[in-house]
Amino acid sequence: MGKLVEFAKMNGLGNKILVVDMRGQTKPVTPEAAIALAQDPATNFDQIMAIHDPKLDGTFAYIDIINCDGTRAQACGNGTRCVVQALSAETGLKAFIFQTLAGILNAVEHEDGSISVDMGTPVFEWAKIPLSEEFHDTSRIELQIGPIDAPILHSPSVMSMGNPHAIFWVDRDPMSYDLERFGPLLENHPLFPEKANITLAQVTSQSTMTTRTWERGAGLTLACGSAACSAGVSGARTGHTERKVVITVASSPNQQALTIEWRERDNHVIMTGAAEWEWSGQLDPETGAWQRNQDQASEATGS
Ligand SMILES: N[C@@H](CCC[C@H](N)C(=O)O)C(=O)O
Repeated sequence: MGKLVEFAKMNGLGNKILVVDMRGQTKPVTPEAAIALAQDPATNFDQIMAIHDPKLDGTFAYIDIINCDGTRAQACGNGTRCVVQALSAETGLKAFIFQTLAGILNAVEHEDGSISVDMGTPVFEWAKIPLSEEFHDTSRIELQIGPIDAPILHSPSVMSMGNPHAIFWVDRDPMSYDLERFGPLLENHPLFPEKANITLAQVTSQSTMTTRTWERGAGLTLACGSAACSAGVSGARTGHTERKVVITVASSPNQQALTIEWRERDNHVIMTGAAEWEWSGQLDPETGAWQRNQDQASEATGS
C-alpha cells in the first residue's frame, strides 16, 4: 500500500458514503481508487466526500465529491451531513462552512444530533440546469417515458441544486415503479447534456411527500439529499406543497425522512436530517487499497 489516509464508512438515510480525510494531501482521490473501493462489497459506496484543506479564507474545508463511477458531483446533501458529524466528533465544533463545486455551504449539528445544511439557492434557468433545449418554464417540461398516449412518467419539474435534477410527480408509491429500468434512460436523455438525477415524488399532503431517486453516476441509491431538496422546492414551486415539507425517502431503511425548507426570506434551501457512522479505517487515495481499524475488524482489508 502507498501512503494511507483516514476514512469513515458512514451513511445518510442509507445513502452509502465514504468520508475521506485528505487534509495535508496535495493530490485528490483518483477515479481509479474510487472505482476500486466501489467494487469492493465492504467499502461499496454511492459517494466519496473527500475533505481537503480550505482553498478559501473563512471556510473550514474544501469538499471534493466523487460518485461511485469515478465522476465528480457538485452537491451531495446526505454526504455533507456525514462530513459534519465526522468533523464535529473530531473537533467538538458544531458549525462549519465548506466550499464545494456548487459553492459555499453552511452547516450545523443540533443538540439532538440532527444536522442542518444550507444547500444554497435553487437554479431554474434552462441553460444553467443545464438542459440542451430552451424551456421558458422549467416547473414542468415536456418529457415523457412509456407509450405516447399513456406515458408512465411525464412532465417533470427540472432544476439545479448545484447538480441537475428532474422530479417526476407520481400518484402512487414510488417503490411500485420500475425505476431501475427508467432511471438510466432518463439520466442519459439527450435533454440533459450533463445527465441528471431522476426522482419520483408522491405528494401525500401539503407538507409531506415520499420520494425515491435514481442518481446520476451512482444508479439506484437508498436516499439522495439534493434530490429531496429539489423535490421540496419543486413541490412549492408547482403549488403541490408548502415551502416546508417532511420528505419520507421510500427506499431508505425504515423509511427515514428529511425536512426540507425553501426559505422565503433569502431563497435558500435548508435540509435537516440524520447521519450515521459505521466503521473507520485507512485507505490509499491513489489505488483504493484499504484496511479497517483493528478494534472494528471483521473483514480487515481490501486491495
Ligand atoms: N447522494 C447525493 C447526491 C450525489 C450526487 C449525484 N449523484 C450527482 O452526480 O449529481 C445527495 O445526497 O445529494
